[in-house]
Amino acid sequence: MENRMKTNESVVIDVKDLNVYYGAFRAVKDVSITIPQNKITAFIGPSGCGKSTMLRSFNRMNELVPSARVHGNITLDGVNIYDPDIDPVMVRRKVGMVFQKPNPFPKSIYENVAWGAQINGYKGNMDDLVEESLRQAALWDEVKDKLNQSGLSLSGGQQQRLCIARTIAVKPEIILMDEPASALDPIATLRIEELMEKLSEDYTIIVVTHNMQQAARVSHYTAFFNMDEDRAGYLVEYGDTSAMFTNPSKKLTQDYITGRFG
Ligand SMILES: Nc1ncnc2c1ncn2[C@@H]1O[C@H](COP(=O)(O)OP(=O)(O)OP(=O)(O)O)[C@@H](O)[C@H]1O
Repeated sequence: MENRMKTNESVVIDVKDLNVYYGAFRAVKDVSITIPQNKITAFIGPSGCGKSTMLRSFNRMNELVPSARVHGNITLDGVNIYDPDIDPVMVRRKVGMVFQKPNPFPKSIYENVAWGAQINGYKGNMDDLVEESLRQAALWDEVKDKLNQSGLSLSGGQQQRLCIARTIAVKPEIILMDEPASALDPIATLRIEELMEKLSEDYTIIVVTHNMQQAARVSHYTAFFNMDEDRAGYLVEYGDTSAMFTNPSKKLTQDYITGRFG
């Protein structure tokens, strides 16, 4: 597989020969990819081709699935995250995740943001951290007068930005987003996309999306995955988003992005 990351960019995640199994079923097949720092990389491809599985292997979330096995090598800043000496909790602190359906805790807005930092024994000023995280998540102005209200009282789009604030509050390096806007209306979706662009100044973002326009709008790089009859997902093409959307190097990519299958 040709690797088309630009040479002047630093690699933050380096994946080599990744295979992920659920029991005997192989969901991800021989994927090698490098993820650039402080960029947005979109994972696209038909349903079931292993995009979420890939994402979850970047913060060892697959380990929470009893049948899942991960083979291959994934380094984060040069460190093998599957090394037996590495604590998965530490990996998840560095690699945060935002899910498809906003999932705030049934607690106050303030507590939602403070939660992770509290668990990690954060010693700084919690009020400042909460404000800074909510500002970074473009939610502060909407909630600053009701921090004690339940996170569940917010709209879907606000809840998703609250989940992003919660993720940011533990100062990760990478934010994984699994279809973060698919449960939201077009306006809330645009706000999340604008926010992602802003966040990419400080964080590396990997986003799974089914929305081609969204991938084209927000991401700097796009990885297109597909699967054959064995249903094991493999990487077809990876490179600069605008190049891929205007001039894909494979016909399969062209067919997918123009909606001919998937
Ligand atoms: N916990 C699990 N146990 C067994 N099989 C699973 C599990 N999670 C996912 N799979 C299977 O692994 C394959 C890849 O699933 P995954 O959710 O990673 O794909 P995806 O590309 O993200 O799909 P979608 O776009 O529909 O979300 C599918 O065949 C799915 O059925």
